[in-house]
Amino acid sequence: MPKQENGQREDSLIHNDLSESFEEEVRAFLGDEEKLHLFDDLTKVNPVTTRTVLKCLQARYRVNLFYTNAGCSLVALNPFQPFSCLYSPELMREYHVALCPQDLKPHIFAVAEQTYRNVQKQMDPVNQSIIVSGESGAGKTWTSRCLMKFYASVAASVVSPKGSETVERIERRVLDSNPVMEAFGNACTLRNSNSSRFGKYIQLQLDRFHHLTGASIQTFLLEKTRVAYQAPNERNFHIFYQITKGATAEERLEWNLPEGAEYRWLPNSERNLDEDCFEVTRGAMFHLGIGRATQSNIFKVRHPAGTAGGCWECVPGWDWCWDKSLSQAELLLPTGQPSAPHQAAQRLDLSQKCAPLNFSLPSGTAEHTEVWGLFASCRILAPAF
Ligand SMILES: Nc1ncnc2c1ncn2[C@@H]1O[C@H](COP(=O)(O)OP(=O)(O)OP(=O)(O)O)[C@@H](O)[C@H]1O
Repeated sequence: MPKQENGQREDSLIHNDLSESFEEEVRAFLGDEEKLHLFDDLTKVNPVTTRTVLKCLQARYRVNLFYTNAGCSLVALNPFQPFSCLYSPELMREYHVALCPQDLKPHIFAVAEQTYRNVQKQMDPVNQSIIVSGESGAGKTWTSRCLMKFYASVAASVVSPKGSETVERIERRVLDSNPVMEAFGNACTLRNSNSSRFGKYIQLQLDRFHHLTGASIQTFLLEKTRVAYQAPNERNFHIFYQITKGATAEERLEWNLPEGAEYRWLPNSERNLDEDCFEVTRGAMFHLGIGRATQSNIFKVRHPAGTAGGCWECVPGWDWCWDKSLSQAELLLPTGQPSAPHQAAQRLDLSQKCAPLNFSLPSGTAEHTEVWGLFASCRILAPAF
């Protein structure tokens, strides 16, 4: 027994010695403050501790170095201010033509170019993925936009069999998907005035000459409840504010959208954001092939009086809300689906202002899920809180 005690004491003495010498190493590393920003790869930081890594990133941030490698990953810090020279077409080109882009300063373009080369150098068609992750406001949307701009530029066809106009249009469309998705899926939150309230998987397609031929975007987990409920000092989805602020007099008449009306479900609309620009969304939709007439139909369904207007009411005990003004009742009900849930939906006699809700679907049942899906897909009804 006494032997064991001695052994333990020795262990703890060794441990203390080690931690002291480790602390000493950390202090020595951090002591050389002038050099911390030179660590452009975090794998070179020694000793590796949360403190030493963060101190290096902080030192780099101070001298406007926002990208740092961490082995084959890239750490991007949000500068929270525009640095146009950091994303200029000239810089894109520099990374694109570099013999070894990884030898240049760490940058999102280096990652983008390396990934592009990985595709190019394979004989068989090969897929590459870039995962952009981080907390809200970290700069994921910004980074995805940079990547798309990079590929739209470097993977642009020089000569197209169909004529360069077509190719240009494809690139334009790829880039224009951003403002449209952001208008419908982003909102101002406490952490980020342009926060994506959904996840997305963007697939860029290249032909065998490695030229951009198209893109597909899958979205998932849209925060639909935001239509009906916004935390204090947050806002609803941008599109609603864009419509209420940007509709023309003619459209206001057509969409039943009085000038200066206030909507309970569009809080903080006095705050004007860059993202409130309706014209940008419309222009982008136009480039994506959504004509004026279709656009008008979309906005008609989505404007606040038709969807999330001030007159909506949550009904305690029920799974949905309904619009007490009911002026847009015809838009609420999808037609031509003879399924049982649809008939149930029809029985919500919205046009007579009685909204009987005289059927009850226990939550968790397939029927409940289907009715709810039907409503949710119309973006009309929202869960009661
Ligand atoms: N590299 C950058 N240069 C300049 N500004 C940036 C950069 N990255 C991010 N920002 C600024 O930070 C804001 C938030 O970034 P972004 O919307 O990309 O965050 P996010 O990670 O997508 O957040 P969320 O998860 O909430 O959608 C941007 O609107 C932009 O103003």
